[in-house]
Amino acid sequence: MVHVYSSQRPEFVRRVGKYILEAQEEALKDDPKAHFIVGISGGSLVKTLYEALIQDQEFAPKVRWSQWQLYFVDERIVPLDDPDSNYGAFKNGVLNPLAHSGGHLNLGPTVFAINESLVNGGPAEKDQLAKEYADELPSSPFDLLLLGCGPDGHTCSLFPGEKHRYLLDLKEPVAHVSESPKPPSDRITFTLPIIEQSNRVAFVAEGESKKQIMHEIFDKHDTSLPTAKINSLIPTKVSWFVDPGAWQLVQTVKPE
Ligand SMILES: O=C(O)[C@H](O)[C@@H](O)[C@H](O)[C@H](O)COP(=O)(O)O
Repeated sequence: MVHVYSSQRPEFVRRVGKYILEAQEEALKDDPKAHFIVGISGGSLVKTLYEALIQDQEFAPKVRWSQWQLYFVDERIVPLDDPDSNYGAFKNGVLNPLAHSGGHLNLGPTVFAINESLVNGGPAEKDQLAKEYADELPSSPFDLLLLGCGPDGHTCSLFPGEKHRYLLDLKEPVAHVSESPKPPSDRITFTLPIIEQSNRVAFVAEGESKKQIMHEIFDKHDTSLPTAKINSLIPTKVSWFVDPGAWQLVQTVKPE
C-alpha cells in the first residue's frame, strides 16, 4: 500500500526530514564507509531539503552528508550555472548554505552533475550526455529517490501524453528527452526501471495547483500518468508527502 502523509508546513517539512533520516540510517547502519545513494528532483524540493536538513536544529546534526552520493533524477540540458539547472538550484539552495552552516566548514555530499561540455551540442551530443550520466550511476539500487509531481502528473522528466508515452517503456536507465512540454525543452531523466529498483521512493507535492491531479492519481488511478504508474508498480516502496491544499479533492484514500 502506498503511504500518504498530509500536513501543513512546518510539520510537512519535519515529516520529510524524519523520513529522509530513517532512510539514511537504514542505508548506513552506522558504517562510516557506507554510502547513502540518493536521487533528487528539482523544483520546490530544494527549499524543503534546506529547511528539513540544514535549518532544522534537531535534524541538521544527524545528516551524514559526507556519506551521501547524490544524483539528479532529471536535469535540464543547460550550463550548470544557468538559472534552469537543477544542479545550480541545489548548489545555491543546499550546498552553499551547508558549507558554512553551524559555525564551521562542513564536508558536503558527492554530487554527480551532467557533463557540461556537451550541453550546447546537437541531438547526438545530448544523447551522449544521457549515456554518460547513466554510466555514472551506482551499481547497486538507489536507497532513496525524492521526486516531485507536476500539476500535469509528470515526475522526473517523464511527461504524460501520447507524444511522451514511449518514455514509460524505455529500458535504458537515463534518457534524453527533447520537446519537453515544460521548458527548457531538452532534459535527461531517470526512467521506470531505475525507479522500480530503488529501495524507497518519496513524492513531495504541495499546493492547490496539484489538487486536480491528485484526484486523477489517487481516486481514478489513471496509470497513463507517470506518477500513478509508479504507485501501481511499486506500491509498498512509495510514500507521498502532501499538504491539505494538494489533497483537498481526494476522496478514496485517507492520509496518515
Ligand atoms: O525539472 C523539473 O521540471 C523538475 O525536476 C520537476 O520534475 C519537478 O520536480 C516537478 O515539476 C514538481 O515541481 P514543484 O515541486 O516545483 O511543483
